[in-house]
Amino acid sequence: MSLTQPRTPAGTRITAQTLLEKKRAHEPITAVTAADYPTARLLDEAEIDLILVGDSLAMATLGHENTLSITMDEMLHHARAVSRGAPHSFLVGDMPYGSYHVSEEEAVRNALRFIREAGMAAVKLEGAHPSLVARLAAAEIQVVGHLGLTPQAVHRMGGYKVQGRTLDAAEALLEDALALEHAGAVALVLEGIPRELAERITRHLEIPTIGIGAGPGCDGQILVFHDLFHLTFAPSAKFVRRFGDAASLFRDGLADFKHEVATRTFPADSESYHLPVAVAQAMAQPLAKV
Ligand SMILES: Nc1nc(=O)c2c([nH]1)NC[C@@H]1CN(c3ccc(C(=O)N[C@@H](CCC(=O)O)C(=O)O)cc3)CN21
Ligand SMILES: CC(C)C(=O)C(=O)O
Ligand SMILES: [Mg+2]
Repeated sequence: MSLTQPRTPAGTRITAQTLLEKKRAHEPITAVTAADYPTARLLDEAEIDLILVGDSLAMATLGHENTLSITMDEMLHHARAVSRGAPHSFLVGDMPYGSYHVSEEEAVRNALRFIREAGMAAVKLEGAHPSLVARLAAAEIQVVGHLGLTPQAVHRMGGYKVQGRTLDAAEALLEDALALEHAGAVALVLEGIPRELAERITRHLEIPTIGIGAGPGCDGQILVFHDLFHLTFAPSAKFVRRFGDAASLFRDGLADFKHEVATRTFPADSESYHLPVAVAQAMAQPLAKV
């Protein structure tokens, strides 16, 4: 028996309330992205609190240049797979670019698809849109905000640049964070901002902050699964720490597979099927003439 109690009793689900209680108890919240069923299984079994089906999957799993081209239908395809594998974690669907920009009505419709068709508990959207967050909250949809380096604004930012470095920008970010909390957001992702600013926002908010490139003062931390395990091919941002090297694991395994097929050491007899003895004997006889 482990000395520590399991995070939640079997069969129970992490909720926004659990995350809020963790903030209040100063227990760090863990969050990781997932795009498919096996990853969701691993994260849920590892007792990761929050799983985000992030639109970064456009880049990490689909090879797109940025996150702008992924559609609602593609996001739902991944979200459904993730929800099948994660019975305990708090599940968040990332609203893709264009899915919440045309009208609030269309945003509500798209957010509802994540909840109804894909089993998500909440949706996340980038930027300071407090009236939209309030509208979603009124439709009984839980919303996670996302401020700072918001990747869907890559063209406006002129690249993936740290945000909130001037006094004006830092004060505006704090105001936006408070407005999102006031509008009913249940948590807030802070990405690519100075740690001092993230600490200040975290202290001012009642809802939990989950940081990525926002320093250690946030209530939780999130990373992209593929970054954690070196399954990305582009140079990574400063905030990425590798917790394993799956690329090396796969490269070595593939080289071994190639070698064992080439030398006919795979498959072995024990990895092959056999005829029943009687059939094998009958087959050993010369073929009967017709
Ligand atoms: N695999 C993956 N991980 C991510 O974290 C991620 C994605 N994909 N796709 C969407 C965005 C893109 N992200 C990025 C990408 C690059 C930097 C980056 O290189 N930042 C500079 C900051 C330079 C500065 O302004 O000082 C760095 O050097 O870290 C940051 C965030 C975060 N998101
Ligand atoms: C890294 C997180 C916050 C994200 O939005 C994503 O993975 O798409
Ligand atoms: Mg995202």
